[in-house]
Amino acid sequence: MLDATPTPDAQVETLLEVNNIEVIYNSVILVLKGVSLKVPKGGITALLGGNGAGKTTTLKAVSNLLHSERGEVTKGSIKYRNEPVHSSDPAEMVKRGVVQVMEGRHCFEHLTIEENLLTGAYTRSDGKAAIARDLEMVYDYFPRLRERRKSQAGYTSGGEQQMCAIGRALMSRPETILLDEPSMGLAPQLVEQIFEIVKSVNENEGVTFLLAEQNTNVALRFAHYGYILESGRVVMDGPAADLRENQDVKEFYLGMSDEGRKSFRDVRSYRRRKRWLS
Ligand SMILES: Nc1ncnc2c1ncn2[C@@H]1O[C@H](COP(=O)(O)OP(=O)(O)OP(=O)(O)O)[C@@H](O)[C@H]1O
Repeated sequence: MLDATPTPDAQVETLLEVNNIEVIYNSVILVLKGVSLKVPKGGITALLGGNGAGKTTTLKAVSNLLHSERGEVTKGSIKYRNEPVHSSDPAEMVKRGVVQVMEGRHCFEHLTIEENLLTGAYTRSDGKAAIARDLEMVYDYFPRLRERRKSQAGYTSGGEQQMCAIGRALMSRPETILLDEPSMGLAPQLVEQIFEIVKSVNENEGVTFLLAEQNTNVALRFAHYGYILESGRVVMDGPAADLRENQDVKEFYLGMSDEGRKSFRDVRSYRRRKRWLS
């Protein structure tokens, strides 16, 4: 897939740098315990891990969406294009070109698909013609949305709503998209289709992606670089091709081992035992 790649170590500009952040909810619940990562310009970086590992929290820390959930970055720093951003607000991040596609799609149910897409262009000031061109660009990536453009979003399928959410983000002409769990609740074929589109948008439009995903298998096939989170800590990172071949990743996250498939629950207790014993 995408193995000739921008990685944090290569000679490419780092757009986003998260440095040793700690996040606490409700003043007491420590969720991120020193997460660091780098997102190179033009790459697809995956943030992997199971339920509750801290993937969404990391994305929300970057886009400054934690405050509304009584969450706070209490240590560390976040820089975008080398400027500190952890105390700016969500609108400021959008102005900088960073847009988050939330988990669970979040389309405006009562608006049509096209109206939803146009809300993504709300902050733009480059004129109707440019917006109309981008609408066509989104429809070219997502022909299904062109067919459903007049349909009320609430009555479209989960896959169409996911496409609409990504399309809406594209309408803001972002430099970076933070994409939370694009595979959630979708059939495998559709997941594959959505990741193919993410790959084309990355290659053709140069949009940088940081995507949070539980589906390690598909994410590591499309991403260039991956970070694996467990209980609020990065436990492993590397080029996606290396992670795919890593024995621990195969065993713990891809469900492949010499003894056959392992469930994620087995894997977690196994890993805990392994840590206790080491
Ligand atoms: N608003 C909140 N208040 C308190 N705790 C929270 C809040 N949001 C998340 N958490 C807790 O923080 C931890 C990390 O959650 P987060 O949603 O970041 O994980 P995740 O890796 O994205 O998991 P999932 O894939 O299930 O969404 C979980 O234990 C969760 O219960």
